[in-house]
Amino acid sequence: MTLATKPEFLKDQPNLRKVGKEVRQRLADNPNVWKVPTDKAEIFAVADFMTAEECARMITMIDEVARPSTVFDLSYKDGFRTSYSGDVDPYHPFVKMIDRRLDDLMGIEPSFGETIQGQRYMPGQEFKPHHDWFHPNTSYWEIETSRGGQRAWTAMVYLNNVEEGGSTDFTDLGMSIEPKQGVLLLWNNADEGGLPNPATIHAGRPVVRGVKYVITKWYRAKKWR
Ligand SMILES: O=C(O)CCC(=O)C(=O)O
Ligand SMILES: [Fe+2]
Repeated sequence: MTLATKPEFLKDQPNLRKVGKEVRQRLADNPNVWKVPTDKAEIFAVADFMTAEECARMITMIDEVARPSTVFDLSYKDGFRTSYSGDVDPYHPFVKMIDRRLDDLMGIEPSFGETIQGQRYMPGQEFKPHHDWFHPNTSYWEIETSRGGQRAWTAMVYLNNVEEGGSTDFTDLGMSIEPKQGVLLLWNNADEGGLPNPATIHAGRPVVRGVKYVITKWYRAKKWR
């Protein structure tokens, strides 16, 4: 049995299929959305999603909340995700504006969206190859899938240009995306049939020179809050 057909994945399959279809149609109608040419995963980009001023403002907010990042099953010292991260205040009017802009572009029910997370990578820091979807038989599976279900879409905005390094690499697809200020990157973590898509495996490569800031918002298969 391949990873993507685990029985635990069947529960959210209809929800993932539905959210996938809704967002796919919404994005197809938007001339500002560019589809990355691959048929193994649904990945999209939008230039100038945030202005330089908005990016700078968000960076300041990230610096205020950033702590060593964790991944659900791992702690910072495992070296899997060595960036610093934190949730920016979801009630701040500026954050709410960006949140709404994302929800509107995606056409997803706002209650499906997690809180926006900010992330900062200093030289040498990285996020090793991973899937954003939840894996069964982990310490977090029960709790996370009982509130909101599986992760459906990922939305990530690059807040600055990085001098060297820090690309987002889709390692199975042989694709490397350089950070560019204001660019929104979106991908469906599931396939069209509603199963987690192994081909979405990706990494935040180590920053070599400069600093890298991003915000990430994950959307679930159903209501998260
Ligand atoms: O920083 C990146 O380029 C990737 C970040 C990422 O994969 C995540 O936050 O889930
Ligand atoms: Fe990720």
